[in-house]
Amino acid sequence: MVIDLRTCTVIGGRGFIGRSLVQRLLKLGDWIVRIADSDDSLRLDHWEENSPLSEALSANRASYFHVDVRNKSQLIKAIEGSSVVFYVETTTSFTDDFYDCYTLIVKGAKNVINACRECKVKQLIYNSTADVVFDGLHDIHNGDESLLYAWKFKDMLSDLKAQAEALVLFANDVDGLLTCALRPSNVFGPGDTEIIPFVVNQAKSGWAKLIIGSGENISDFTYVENVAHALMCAEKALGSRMVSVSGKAFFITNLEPVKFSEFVSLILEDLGYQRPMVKLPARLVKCVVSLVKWVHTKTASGKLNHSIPLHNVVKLALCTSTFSCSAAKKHIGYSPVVSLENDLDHMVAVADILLWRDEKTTFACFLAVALLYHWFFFSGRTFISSAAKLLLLVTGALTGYGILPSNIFGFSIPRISASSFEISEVDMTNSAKTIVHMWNRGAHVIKALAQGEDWNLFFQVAVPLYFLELIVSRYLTAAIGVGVALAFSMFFVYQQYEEEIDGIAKVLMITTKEAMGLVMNNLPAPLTSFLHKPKEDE
Ligand SMILES: NC(=O)c1ccc[n+]([C@@H]2O[C@H](COP(=O)([O-])OP(=O)(O)OC[C@H]3O[C@@H](n4cnc5c(N)ncnc54)[C@H](O)[C@@H]3O)[C@@H](O)[C@H]2O)c1
Repeated sequence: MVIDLRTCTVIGGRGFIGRSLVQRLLKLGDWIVRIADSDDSLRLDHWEENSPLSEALSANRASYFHVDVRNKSQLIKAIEGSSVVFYVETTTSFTDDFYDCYTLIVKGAKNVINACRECKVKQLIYNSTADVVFDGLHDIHNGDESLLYAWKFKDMLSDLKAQAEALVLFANDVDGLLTCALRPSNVFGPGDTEIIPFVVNQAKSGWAKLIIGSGENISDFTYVENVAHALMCAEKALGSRMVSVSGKAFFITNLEPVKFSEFVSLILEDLGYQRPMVKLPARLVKCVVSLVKWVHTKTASGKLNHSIPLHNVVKLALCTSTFSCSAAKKHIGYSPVVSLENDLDHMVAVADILLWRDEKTTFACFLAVALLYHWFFFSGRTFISSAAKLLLLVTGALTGYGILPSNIFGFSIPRISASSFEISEVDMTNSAKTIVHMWNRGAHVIKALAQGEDWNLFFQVAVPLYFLELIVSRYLTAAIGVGVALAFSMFFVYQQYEEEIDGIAKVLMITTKEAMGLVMNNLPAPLTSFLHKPKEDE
């Protein structure tokens, strides 16, 4: 069957959201994708080497265009021949200079609209932001599309984004171009340039131990793949010329508002840092932020690049901003493909078990793991016969459980639903992605090793492999036993004595480095010169 491929252009296609959209479009298989971005040429990251993008590039289903949105003729070259344009423009590379930002955001949007008209593009979908209705002061509870743009903005970027969004929506249905805008709220996920890096930096500097304000304010977060999915839903809906979509904007979230402090805590725990505990008064933080901004405007050259604007920190930490996605659900058929709750619930449950917060579940898990350990390693059977016996036992138990009446002597027997044994498609895709990612990293390391020039890498790989082989061949049973015990105590102990353990680790690192230096300095001369042999092309 011949598939009729359509052509689209993703402006900002190498950014955080743009990349996710490009991957999704290519996976779908019925698009020729033009990636337009500001870099001179396309440089694939190593994890993209065997991705749908690299395959599509070699099959001419994807191509790259260097564009600056301030330059219309470059835009026309990239857009020409496309029926759909996704405009996912920049948040980075901003200066504090109003004129720079204005030309990039507002003039950029005008150029994109004009280029689309000249190239007879059918649909323009703009990735806006939920911040266009937020004035930086007042909470928004379950806000919907009836909200007007904020009449006064706390920050310049949201102000300019609102202007750009209005231009795109105003351009609807002129010269055959249909437009719409999506307003995702607080996008996060792999490759995130704002939220996760901000939290990580705070954690590294120790600031993340503080909760700003009461910690009770709620925000909506949106997983990046859900934004990409929503953009594609909008394209589909716009394609069927639905009056309720063209010229409209839609809020996009994960549909699961959470307390910002909880969201941060979960990321921190996942990274092995302590949950925030100390509360800072909101007023104090607002004063400090205003002071920092004032000092910055008075002293900085205007070229400072924020990884996350200060107003965003205040908004996330102090204000409630939640949005209703009813319109997006109804008119563009959006519903999240990745659920925050599933991921976060899973993360919380695991953290609670490992940190002995949920003692009953932790003890049950520990007992189950210990029994499995005994079953496989101390029963005297082979591994395969242990696994077969265990399967038989589980099948028997489930069958027995299935034929039990729903009520025995007044005690109701809970039923396990069949879905408890199913693996969701998303989990499956994520696991496959992780395996592919690990495999590609391994292949990358092997490639580097095969070139035989990086001795550092050689020792980094060879020494752990040697010890692994030693452990597996002689002490496997003991190593797994220690592993099980450590899994249920290490995180708990670390949480209690974080600073002391960090201190010891630092001392150990320094000592190891010094010892390595000493060994290297005392190596026989021929070996030293061999290890430091310059590369041929140097
Ligand atoms: N990241 C979030 O949390 C978030 C949340 C809501 C809305 N948004 C909106 O989504 C959009 C994209 O966000 P992102 O996080 O993917 O941004 P990003 O900065 O990761 O990506 C933007 C891309 O645009 C490119 N670019 C920069 N200057 C350009 C120019 N002059 N011409 C052409 N391309 C240029 C960059 O190289 C980059 O690849 C932004 O407009 C932002 O307001 C982001």
